[in-house]
Amino acid sequence: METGFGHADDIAISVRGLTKIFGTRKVVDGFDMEVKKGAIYGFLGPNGSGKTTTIRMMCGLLTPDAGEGHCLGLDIVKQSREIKKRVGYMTQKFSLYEDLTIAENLDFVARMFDMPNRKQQVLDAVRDLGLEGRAHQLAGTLSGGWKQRLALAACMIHAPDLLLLDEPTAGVDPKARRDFWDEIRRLSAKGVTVLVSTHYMDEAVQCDHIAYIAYGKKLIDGAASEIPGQIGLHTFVVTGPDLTPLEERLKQDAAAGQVIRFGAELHVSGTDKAALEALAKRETAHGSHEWRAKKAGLEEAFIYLMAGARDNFGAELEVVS
Ligand SMILES: Nc1ncnc2c1ncn2[C@@H]1O[C@H](COP(=O)(O)OP(=O)(O)OP(=O)(O)O)[C@@H](O)[C@H]1O
Repeated sequence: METGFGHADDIAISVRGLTKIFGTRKVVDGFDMEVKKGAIYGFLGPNGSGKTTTIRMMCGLLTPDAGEGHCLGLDIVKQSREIKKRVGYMTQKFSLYEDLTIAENLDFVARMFDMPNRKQQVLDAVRDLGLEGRAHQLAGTLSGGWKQRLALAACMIHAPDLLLLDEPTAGVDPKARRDFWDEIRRLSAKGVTVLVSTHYMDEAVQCDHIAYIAYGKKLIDGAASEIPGQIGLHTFVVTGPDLTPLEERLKQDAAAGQVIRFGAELHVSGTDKAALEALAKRETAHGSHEWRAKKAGLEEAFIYLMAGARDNFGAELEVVS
């Protein structure tokens, strides 16, 4: 039911015009967004484009210089303390204490949140992790994947409604990554809203919504399945013998736009549909490869966006006097 700006029952976050100025640089400029409860929202963009600053403002962790909004039904400026209690924050670095045990780490976080029934919550968390027998093992001796599971358990111990993840699976093996995302999807299904800041494709493809930010401005925002369409990206899949020389040649051809190798296929993508179709026709007539049009996917869109993205730590940001 729509009950006004920022208060609809199924909306976790609703912000308008968020702006942040550091020194003389406007690093976030007029950011609007609505995030549904239980959504997994990926934030993509070059280094320094303002993703972290934006996410922090959306959750009351940083006060905007302009703009307004609600997070979990609370005002992001006036009720930031209340919001903070309902947010879990997992950064890409393992932020627990390596020389404390698994149980001591969880207990430490539970104390920080001043949780009633702390001992039981820690026992439950250890059990949910499947680490009953290892509660007294030092966290520093865990493998990368287990450290990450522990970090997630720690930031969920106070049962937050909103989870912030900053490149959460950087440096962990593929199996641990899959397990991690299975767990995130379980949380999302229970109504936990998840905001993810990432540079990695395999993290981006786990998100059901994507926002692309450059130079402090939101350029693209929508359901993951709509992103290639929003960019206007068209793709041909090329198969056949000896793909490598063809790949090299196409990479020099402006009409080919973006050429990516996916195993035994080349995916040739661009925004100029006519140029791409003409190229496919030419190549099919003269070459020994099959060219087949395909709906561009998030993988192609991600690479397209990130390839066009230079670091934003430069002077292009609007300077305010
Ligand atoms: N506390 C601060 N004081 C001054 N400048 C800051 C501060 N925090 C961030 N910035 C600057 O604001 C800009 C946006 O930074 P932000 O961390 O939001 O970008 P990001 O997109 O999250 O980058 P990355 O992908 O590298 O994490 C950068 O130019 C950064 O140097």
